[in-house]
Amino acid sequence: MIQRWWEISVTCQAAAEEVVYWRLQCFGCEGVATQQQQGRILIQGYVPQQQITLLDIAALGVWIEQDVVAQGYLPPKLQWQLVNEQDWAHSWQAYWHPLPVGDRLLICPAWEDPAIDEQRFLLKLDPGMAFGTGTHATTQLCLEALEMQLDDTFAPLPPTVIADIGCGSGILSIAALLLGATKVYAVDVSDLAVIATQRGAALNHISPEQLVVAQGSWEQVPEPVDGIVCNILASVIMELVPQWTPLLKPKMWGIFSGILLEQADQVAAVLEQQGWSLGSVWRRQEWCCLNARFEPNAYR
Ligand SMILES: C[S@@+](CC[C@H](N)C(=O)[O-])C[C@H]1O[C@@H](n2cnc3c(N)ncnc32)[C@H](O)[C@@H]1O
Repeated sequence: MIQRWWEISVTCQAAAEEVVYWRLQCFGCEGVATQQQQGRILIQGYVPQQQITLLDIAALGVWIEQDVVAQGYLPPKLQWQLVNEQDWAHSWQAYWHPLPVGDRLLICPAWEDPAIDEQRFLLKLDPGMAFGTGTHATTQLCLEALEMQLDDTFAPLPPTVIADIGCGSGILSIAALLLGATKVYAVDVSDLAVIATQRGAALNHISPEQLVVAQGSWEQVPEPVDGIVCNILASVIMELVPQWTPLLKPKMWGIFSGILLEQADQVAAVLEQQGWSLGSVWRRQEWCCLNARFEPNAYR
């Protein structure tokens, strides 16, 4: 049977991306993705047809407008239509091509065969509806930060176990393993992300022992880790960080992304309260990524 989805499209100012994105995710949208459009952005999310009614979409429109206007941005434009899964899950693929990120990675659609580049690890992906093709600034910042954390130029890497919270397509988990991590726990609340990450592991010849994928959040990570990467939204990061005690080891590193520039101070304050020392803040477009180390006794 063909599955049909509501495609909900919101056009708004770039600065309103986080509020709209958050509202779409709370509403239950899958595959939320953003495109630049002549000075504004188009954010699209998808919900199975049977899960919601037109009245729900109308209510969503009111919430989004209230959220956006309350932050001082121009009112957004909301549109919706029913689409077949096949049509939208693959329509964007024509515009996605191999993309070098940082110094050591080449992100590549599963269906393309790029020329071999000996300097870069080839990371093949077929994300379907899950977030994470490597084209978004927040993902790129994490990939570059992973490259820094897993750099073995001057000394061999010690065994490194990582947690990828909000793995989406699995892009960060797979990159971490290609760059030398020993094991990654990848978790995401979305079942589509879990499927996409498992598909990504197979495409890159990564075993289920190296990349352990589970649906849910940080609670699914069964042991303390040496590094954590979390590209979700600032509001979610600030909620999750204080809960992570079972995952922490002194001196472990953390990469926090999905944060708008103006939210960096707020997230940094929460991290510091929880024993993290902020190392560097990397910026791209309106986004930033915080690199931190867990040093619970540094200020006490
Ligand atoms: C912006 S995407 C990041 C995907 C990928 N890691 C990347 O960097 O491209 C955020 C992901 O976090 C997931 N997510 C949202 N809230 C979460 C939570 N509390 N715990 C785990 N995953 C969550 C979403 O389903 C989504 O797949």
